[in-house]
Amino acid sequence: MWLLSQGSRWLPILRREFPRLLPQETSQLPALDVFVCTADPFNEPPENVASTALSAMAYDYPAELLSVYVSDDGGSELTLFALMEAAKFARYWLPFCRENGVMERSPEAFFERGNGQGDAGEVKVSILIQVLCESTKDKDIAGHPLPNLIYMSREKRPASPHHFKAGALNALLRVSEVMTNAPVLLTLDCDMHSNDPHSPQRALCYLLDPDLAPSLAFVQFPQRYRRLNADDIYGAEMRRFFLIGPRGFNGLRGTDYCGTGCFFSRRSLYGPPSVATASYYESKGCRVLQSELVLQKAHDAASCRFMHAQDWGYEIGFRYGSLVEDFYTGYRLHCEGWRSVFCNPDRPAFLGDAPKTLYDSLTQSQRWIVGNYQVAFSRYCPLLYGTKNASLITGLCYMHYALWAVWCFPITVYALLPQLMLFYDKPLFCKVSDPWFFLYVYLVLASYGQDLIEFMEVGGLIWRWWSDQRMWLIRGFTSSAFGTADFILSKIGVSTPGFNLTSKANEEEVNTLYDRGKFFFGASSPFFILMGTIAIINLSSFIFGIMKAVISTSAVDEMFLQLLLCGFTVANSIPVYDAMFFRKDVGKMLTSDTNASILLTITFFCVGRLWAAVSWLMQ
Ligand SMILES: O=c1ccn([C@@H]2O[C@H](COP(=O)(O)OP(=O)(O)O[C@H]3O[C@H](CO)[C@@H](O)[C@H](O)[C@H]3O)[C@@H](O)[C@H]2O)c(=O)[nH]1
Ligand SMILES: [Mn+2]
Repeated sequence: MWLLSQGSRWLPILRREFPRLLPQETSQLPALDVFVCTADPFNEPPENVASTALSAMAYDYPAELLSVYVSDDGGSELTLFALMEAAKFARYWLPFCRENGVMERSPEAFFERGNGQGDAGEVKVSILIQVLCESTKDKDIAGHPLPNLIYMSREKRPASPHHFKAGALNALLRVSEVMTNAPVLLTLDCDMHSNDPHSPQRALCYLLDPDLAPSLAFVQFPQRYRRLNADDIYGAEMRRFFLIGPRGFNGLRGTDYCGTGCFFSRRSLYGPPSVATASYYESKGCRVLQSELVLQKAHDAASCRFMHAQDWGYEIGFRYGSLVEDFYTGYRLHCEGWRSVFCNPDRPAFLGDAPKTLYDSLTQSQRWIVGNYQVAFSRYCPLLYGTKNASLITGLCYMHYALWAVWCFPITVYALLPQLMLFYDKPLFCKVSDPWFFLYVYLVLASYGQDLIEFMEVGGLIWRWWSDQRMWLIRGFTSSAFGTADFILSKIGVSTPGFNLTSKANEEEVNTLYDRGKFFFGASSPFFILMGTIAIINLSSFIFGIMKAVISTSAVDEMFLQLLLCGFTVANSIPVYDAMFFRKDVGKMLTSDTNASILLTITFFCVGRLWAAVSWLMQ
């Protein structure tokens, strides 16, 4: 893993763009199709989906070149209704943003900041509305044309796999091809609203650059989150994945695709750069959205029949076969010879919601882990296929991500074995008086030090780093371990991994506890039982070790490293003890889980003693 991780340190690159140098005439700008995906009105509140769509409609980009498509995999009337309301609201919202120079163009984010009271004038918070806007017909209250807004709910049948988000994106690709066929696309998750109306221009600085354009597939902005609590207790910022990694990739074939906040050149999804036509960025597109023929064709394009026609998902479009369709698609594009660019302006271009409960955070990472393994163990394994087709170092970088979860093995062993051995009086590491001791000290300080420095270098805060490393450990023995097991089970045909949506619902109790920086357990889960067990084992061994150290100094010499490891885990587990024994709120650990952890701990501590007793009796 250490070797694989070196790839992203080879040639880190940061770029700056100068949007003012872009051509100013509308005729020289390409059309832009924005894809917003949603799948479930309960986990993804329709008003937030509508807000995201509005934030994209409000881009400072010529309305006649801009279309926003919303794919609703839930086929929900609520979502459709919210979008119909959004379409009406857009008539007021877009001119309001333009005239007042509003930068936060998601109504939800704007009003959340308490902006609504003063100068909003006749703008109403409650969304009004009707189906979809059309730029040639619909005008806002100031007389400017509105961008197109198109709602789509693709056909899904039980007998035909729908391939989750990748399937939705491919349906959007086909439908938009029939309707507007813009050469530039933007993919957005329903909770990732635009936070800067000029992002398209920034992306175009790369996409229109004559040197880069022929082989440039996408421009990725980092995933950033709003409403994180002060310490970011669930390590949601993921600076390693969204900032440090992409910076390293940027000097190679280009950054990996993160699923949202990414501008694509449409042609990159239809084959390698060698077969793509050059003059692609001409502003074109059929604007007869409502014509009978166009609607009929679009309808066909959203049907299951088309889903499997041609090579959709295998050779063209967003690729099927991994739960992290983003990672996989970006990787396959790089193997085809496409490049990409990481664009990280000071003002976040997009802001999204991060999981607010521990369970959500862990199940999300478990899905990613299964998806990563699906790439690692496919016929496109980055170590073989990637090193050959993209480049040696790019292949290593992708392999590093694809195998991320193998950390579960050392982390689980280090969380339990030295502690149990301390309890059983078995030294595992060298003595303090041994010169090799310094090697251990060096390794610990160097690896943790490097991690800290890298985290702070990209603007991280020290307490958030502490949360980040804690979550790395927690994920190690929970989601990584379960994800690994999940993947193995799916390989032997016992289970089929699915796409568990991350909840974006705003529940008051969850939010209050999150804002107070308290871990939310709340429900029963094997994740929590394991966490509890490890926390108690470490605490018991730590106390036991300290008592022994008080009695004899030679114990300190022998057991120092094991004691240190226990102390470190105990320091990391403070919120777990709090949730098990002290908290009274709804987010505390369930008593049944706490009891199960205590029982497991006792079992762990007894097994060795029993074993010793049995073997003594046998003799
Ligand atoms: O069958 C599905 C499942 C999901 N989605 C959409 O996919 C997006 C991402 O789903 P979410 O539950 O938010 O997953 P996250 O783990 O938060 O998403 C991250 O990881 C995904 C891959 O697992 C990427 O697709 C996302 O872009 C990336 O933000 C959402 O807009 C969903 O509505 C669909 O459209 N159809
Ligand atoms: Mn999400």
